[in-house]
Amino acid sequence: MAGMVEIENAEKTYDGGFQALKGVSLSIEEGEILALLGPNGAGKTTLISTICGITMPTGGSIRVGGHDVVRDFRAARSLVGLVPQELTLEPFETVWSAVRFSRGLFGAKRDDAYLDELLRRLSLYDKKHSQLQELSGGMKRRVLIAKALSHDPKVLFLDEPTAGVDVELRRDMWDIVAKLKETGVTIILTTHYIEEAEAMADRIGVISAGELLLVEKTTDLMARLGRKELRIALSAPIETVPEGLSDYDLRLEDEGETLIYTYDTQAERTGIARLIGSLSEAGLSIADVETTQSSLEEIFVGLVRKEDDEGDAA
Ligand SMILES: Nc1ncnc2c1ncn2[C@@H]1O[C@H](COP(=O)(O)OP(=O)(O)OP(=O)(O)O)[C@@H](O)[C@H]1O
Repeated sequence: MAGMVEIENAEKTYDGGFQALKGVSLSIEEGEILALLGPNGAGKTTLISTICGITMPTGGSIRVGGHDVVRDFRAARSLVGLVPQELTLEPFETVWSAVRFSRGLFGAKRDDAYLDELLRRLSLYDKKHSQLQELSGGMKRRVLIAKALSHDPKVLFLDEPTAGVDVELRRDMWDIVAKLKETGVTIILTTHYIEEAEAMADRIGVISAGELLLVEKTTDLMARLGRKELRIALSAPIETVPEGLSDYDLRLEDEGETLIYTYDTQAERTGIARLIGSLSEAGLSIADVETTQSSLEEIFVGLVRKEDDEGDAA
């Protein structure tokens, strides 16, 4: 089955000759939440702008709900809503007129019941007749979401929804996104925060220098992140892992001088205390221990750095 958003080999070279997207392919399922994670200038905004039809791709193809974003622009555009990075609101406008105006821009038929329900869902109903300048920062962000959803799109794009907001507001935004998912909306968000991607997304795509480096289920990535290694330097080298230690996930390195124990940081017990006991029962003595973690942060930084190095070498 084709995904709600199908991106095949999308490229974007800006007028000045800068290539911001270098052949990105990605399929996003209906009802899925995908987070695009990447450093500044990676191409996240460019990618979502091309899907929304704001920027023209210069190569490849992008379809939303089966409609090509270039050839079938109107149909594709009517299926998407975009919450931009910047707070762009008219201070004297009311919440109600802002959302009604946005719906009108899409040529959608007036439907006050839908808009009322939307405001309720976003906890803005009480503020329906307030001017936008009277709202708190968090409420203004919700108004942007309400505007983006005013024409009942199937796909919602959130470009850095929590950039520069405090922790409480960030969590509030995460709750809103979770609620929207329940209504079946497909959500694509960009973020710099790994924690945010983890909290909200079903899948995470890492983008760097215009390339999609990986797309993986959040749970799989987090499982990888949860793995930690305990490096045990032995007082004397051994040739093989002793029989009595076969229950543990152990491997030998450094010509038998280091035993490496891999464990899950998210498990209830790491097994380290028991392992130390078993090592001494097996007659091994420990010279030193050290732990290392392959965090998503490291995976991410490592991936991005590798790209940079390759870029420099090219
Ligand atoms: N209109 C434009 N003309 C030329 N280059 C552009 C244009 N818009 C973006 N770029 C360049 O394309 C690259 C990708 O930019 P983009 O805004 O997509 O990155 P991003 O991943 O969204 O970054 P950030 O996290 O900082 O928002 C950057 O190097 C940027 O300078």
